[in-house]
Amino acid sequence: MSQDGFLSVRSIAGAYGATRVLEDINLEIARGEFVALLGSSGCGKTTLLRTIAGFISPTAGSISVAGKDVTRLPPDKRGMALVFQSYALWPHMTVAQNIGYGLKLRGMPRAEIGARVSAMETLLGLDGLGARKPAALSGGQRQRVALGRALAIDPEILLLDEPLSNLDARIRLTVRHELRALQKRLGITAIHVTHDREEAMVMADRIVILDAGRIAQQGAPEEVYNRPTSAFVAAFMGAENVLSLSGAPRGENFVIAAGPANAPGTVPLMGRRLVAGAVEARFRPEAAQLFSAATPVVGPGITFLGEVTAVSYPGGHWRHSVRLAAHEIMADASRAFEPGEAVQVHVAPEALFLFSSPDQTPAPAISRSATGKVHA
Ligand SMILES: Nc1ncnc2c1ncn2[C@@H]1O[C@H](COP(=O)(O)OP(=O)(O)OP(=O)(O)O)[C@@H](O)[C@H]1O
Repeated sequence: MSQDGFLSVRSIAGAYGATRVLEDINLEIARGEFVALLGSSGCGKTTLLRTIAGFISPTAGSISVAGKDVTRLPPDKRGMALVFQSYALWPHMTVAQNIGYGLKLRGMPRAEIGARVSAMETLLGLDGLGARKPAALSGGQRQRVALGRALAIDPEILLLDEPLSNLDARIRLTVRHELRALQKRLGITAIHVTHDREEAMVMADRIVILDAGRIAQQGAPEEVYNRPTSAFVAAFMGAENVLSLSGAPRGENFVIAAGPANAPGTVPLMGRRLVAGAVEARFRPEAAQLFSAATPVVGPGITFLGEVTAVSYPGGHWRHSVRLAAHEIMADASRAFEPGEAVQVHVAPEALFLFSSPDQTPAPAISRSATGKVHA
């Protein structure tokens, strides 16, 4: 990440009265980059977006665009456009009037507005719908009108506040790709707020995960998915199986001690800062391999012994609940194991995320909000 991005957010803090909502947010976003702000409900995503847009004043820090400090500028002077979840279209105006609304406010001549609106309609696949009112459009079409209105003013930065969350699941998938393709084609810089992990993964160049008003981790989708730096991020990114293990670093490896459900094992440290003692181990259900108890398991990683307690078929694979000593975990397999069957659960080193227990690493000062539950 470059030191000075096109959009720089430096040490931003935010609060509603005495309630601190954002703490020391630093982001450097390159021109043309698509960044997803991902986090659970109430973690501060919308507050951060609206602070960048200029609708909320930060209590500390600065925001600049192309080297110019915009922290004290009103929203319409920042070269940004915000698209809301609710579309916020004018119901009494036609599609064309809605798209041209910002241009009219800026005093653009009528003929120019007409040309720009029809270019937007073509760009967004709204040709022939210019005379309709929003009530006579589908959700996907309304969302495109809202996008057209935002893009019509030719913003340098597009801010998207869950713009797809009112669309039904199938249209959502299509609009995701349309929006991403459009953003690439226009080379526009975009920040997209979402609590949908998959949406962030497929759309963004970079994912910024917020936890209780702080950046928990940021990086390319594959980086935050495969190398979470905290138990919070691992859980948020779907590694919901959790076990307590203990071990100690030895050279380049972390040696896991035998436990109630596991034989000793060794996994490479791969740059992780683990200390001797208890570790929280996390892995995804799809990252586990299931074997019957009698099958010899070879290969690096760690193997747990357990018993299947339930099996279901969510589609594509069988999902098993498996009891490992005091823990219950989920593991997928291409065939069904029977409830009551003794099984081995093998997790490869790269799929096993280990974190030293919180009491062995200092926790950040801000506490998790009551609404900061993980719902990836
Ligand atoms: N106007 C306000 N006054 C007081 N507190 C607020 C206000 N708006 C938001 N908050 C609080 O600030 C915190 C962050 O809210 P924010 O809307 O930024 O979260 P979010 O991550 O966008 O959540 P969601 O995904 O549910 O939209 C929450 O605890 C929320 O209750």
